[in-house]
Amino acid sequence: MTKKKSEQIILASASPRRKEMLQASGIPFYIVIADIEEKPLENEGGHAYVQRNAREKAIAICEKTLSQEFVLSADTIVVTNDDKILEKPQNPEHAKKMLQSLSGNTHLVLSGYSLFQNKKEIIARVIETSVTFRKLSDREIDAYIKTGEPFDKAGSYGIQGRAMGFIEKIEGSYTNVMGLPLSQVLLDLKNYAGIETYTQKEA
Ligand SMILES: Cc1cn([C@H]2C[C@H](O)[C@@H](COP(=O)(O)OP(=O)(O)OP(=O)(O)O)O2)c(=O)[nH]c1=O
Repeated sequence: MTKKKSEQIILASASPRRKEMLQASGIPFYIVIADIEEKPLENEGGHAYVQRNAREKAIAICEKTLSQEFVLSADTIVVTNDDKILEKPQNPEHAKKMLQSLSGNTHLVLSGYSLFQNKKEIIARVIETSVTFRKLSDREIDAYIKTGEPFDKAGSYGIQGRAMGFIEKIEGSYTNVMGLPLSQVLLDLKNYAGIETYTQKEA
């Protein structure tokens, strides 16, 4: 595989978590936000759905910028143990229903990402993390919703915030739950875009 050199990438995401994670890795990037409609098609499974969303976010930016730069986009959803796709809650009642369905159960968090250059997809992946919640009381759920944390997050919780105490077990990538499976993304950026983190550069 030939490495194509690039100075920086475009992160096609409004997610503060994705921004923080790339910043912490020392990846040079700037943000252009993609605004697409996120809605599952009839009978579309979770894997296909996150991958399509991620792809559509990247395409929206490639079209706007006509850029030679690499565009990285991602999408994160929760899939319950009875196969329901959970995205961001629309209101507190919706958040409560989601958290009640996650309480005492194991769900999957799927993050899909896509790397584009010259309007072409170079690599796309969906990474899965299994998360088990302990049983939550309704009072605890109500108190958590009052913090406001659920509202910009798939499944109505943030593993990195006050919901960390809800988690009994996690199998797979922690950063994947936060919106970007960082170790795999960094490998792909090195291999496909020639862009390295601080530690990769110094090794
Ligand atoms: C489950 C979970 C999700 N999330 C977040 C990650 C994502 O930002 C968000 C899911 O929404 P997304 O639609 O994937 O992303 P976004 O709307 O924040 O940003 P953009 O579409 O512009 O890329 O949920 C957490 O921060 N912590 C968690 O534990």
